[in-house]
Amino acid sequence: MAKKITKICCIGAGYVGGPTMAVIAQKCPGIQVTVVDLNQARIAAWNDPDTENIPVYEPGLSAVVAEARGRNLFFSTNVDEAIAEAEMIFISVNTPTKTYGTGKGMAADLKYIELCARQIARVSKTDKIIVEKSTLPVRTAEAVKSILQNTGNNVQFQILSNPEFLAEGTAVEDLHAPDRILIGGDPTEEGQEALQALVDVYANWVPREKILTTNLWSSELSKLTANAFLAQRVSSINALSELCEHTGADVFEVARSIGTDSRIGPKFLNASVGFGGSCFQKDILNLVYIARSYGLQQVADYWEQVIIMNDHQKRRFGTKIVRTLYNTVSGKKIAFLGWAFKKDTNDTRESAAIYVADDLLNEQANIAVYDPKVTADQIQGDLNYLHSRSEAENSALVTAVTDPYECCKGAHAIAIMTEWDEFKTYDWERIYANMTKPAFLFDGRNVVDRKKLSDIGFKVYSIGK
Ligand SMILES: NC(=O)c1ccc[n+]([C@@H]2O[C@H](COP(=O)([O-])OP(=O)(O)OC[C@H]3O[C@@H](n4cnc5c(N)ncnc54)[C@H](O)[C@@H]3O)[C@@H](O)[C@H]2O)c1
Ligand SMILES: O=c1ccn([C@@H]2O[C@H](COP(=O)(O)OP(=O)(O)O[C@H]3O[C@H](CO)[C@@H](O)[C@H](O)[C@H]3O)[C@@H](O)[C@H]2O)c(=O)[nH]1
Repeated sequence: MAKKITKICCIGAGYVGGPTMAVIAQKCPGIQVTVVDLNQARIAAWNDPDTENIPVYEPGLSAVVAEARGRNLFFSTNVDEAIAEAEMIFISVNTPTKTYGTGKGMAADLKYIELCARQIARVSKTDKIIVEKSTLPVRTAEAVKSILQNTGNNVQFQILSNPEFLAEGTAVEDLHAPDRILIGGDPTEEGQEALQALVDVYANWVPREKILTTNLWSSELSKLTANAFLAQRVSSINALSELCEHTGADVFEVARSIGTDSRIGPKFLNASVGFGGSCFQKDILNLVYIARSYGLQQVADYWEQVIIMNDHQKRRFGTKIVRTLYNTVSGKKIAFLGWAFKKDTNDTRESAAIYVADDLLNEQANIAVYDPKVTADQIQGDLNYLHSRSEAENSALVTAVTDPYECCKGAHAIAIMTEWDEFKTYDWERIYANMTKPAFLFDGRNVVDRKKLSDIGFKVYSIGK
């Protein structure tokens, strides 16, 4: 019989830990869920009396938090206490690409995972089920197990892999009705009991047939594989978008034509300025690194091409802007509409906007940015992180503006970097009237009505047309 879980702790209150645990708490009122983090400001924001101020913007999330917080959902910085009390501990800390040492720029940095494992080992006095929620290289559970099992304090640990497949911007929807839940565990009796305990948690709202169980290594590798396949689709359509621009084919029509083939399917075929987000690039680089570490050169090269194509797509967008603006953007105002890596999120990690802006700043452009959910500090921080120029130069050249019409006023060109719905409803005649002429518009997301804007007078460039 699987143990009935009554207390869960989640280490990491980020884009995954916060929403995932909020939904578990919402759907399982009998389970006490405590989300802990070292970052005091983040925890304070999760505890903000006004749930509109929680640190992760996701449609529908503040309502879920409002329903469960204080009832059976808690946010705390007391990591030790939450670990000690819990029967099941999710590890949902960040696993960024390594920036130092062996595997720099490719491998996943597992130092936060190891710190969690060591802290759990030190604090635990009762048996626990440890759930890997973070995205991890295949066979990480082995290392976690080794740390936990060598503490000598006689506590039994079972390790499960339960990767998260939510996409930002639709996190709550994805968590309420997931395509599947994946749980990997040990084949031993104890391992299978632990696995069943987690199945029982999800079964509170997820149909049983959607809960897949596998061994640990399949589960870990499936997460990297899913992201690699998804990103590959984006790079594939983006590669074709460039060919479309040279041949008179329209990438939208090509995508629709191939997407109606049920073997291909219609999703994830939107050509864009390039994929961003904290996951795709990091996870593919990690996959490439793992393949290389096993000596599988062709496998590694195959997947690396997805990243190479994406870098090309971002770069050629910036180059197109410079070329079109008579080969110079020096001193010219370029208005960026959107900075987030996709709509309906305030997350900017690896957003294409950052890299296109960086290229244009190298050409001495002045950039004004409007994004409905991203703060000025975040934009400056993203650019400063690249270390391409001094922070003073970044702040002199880039201004965040809270009104889109103000952002576009006097601009030589507009670059649409995120597909926010509101961009479709703007008074484009008014924007056109206040721009420098000829007024160029570079639509990196194919969101605006190209014909309508051309009729107004804009010189419109759309990806893949
Ligand atoms: N963002 C997504 O959409 C998404 C989706 C699926 C999977 N993932 C994976 O989930 C993991 C977390 O991603 P995220 O976007 O939530 O990251 P994040 O950076 O938003 O959140 C991670 C949090 O963990 C905290 N943390 C780190 N070490 C800690 C420690 N030792 N003790 C307590 N707190 C600690 C950090 O302070 C941070 O707040 C990553 O492995 C990521 O690849 C992310
Ligand atoms: O047709 C498409 C689809 C997506 N994108 C871009 O691809 C990036 C990633 O988008 P998406 O996958 O929707 O968002 P993420 O939040 O990054 O979610 C991905 O990464 C998560 C973290 O691992 C996984 O959990 C999700 O399943 C996986 O979709 C964004 O920049 C999108 O604009 C396109 O350019 N064209």
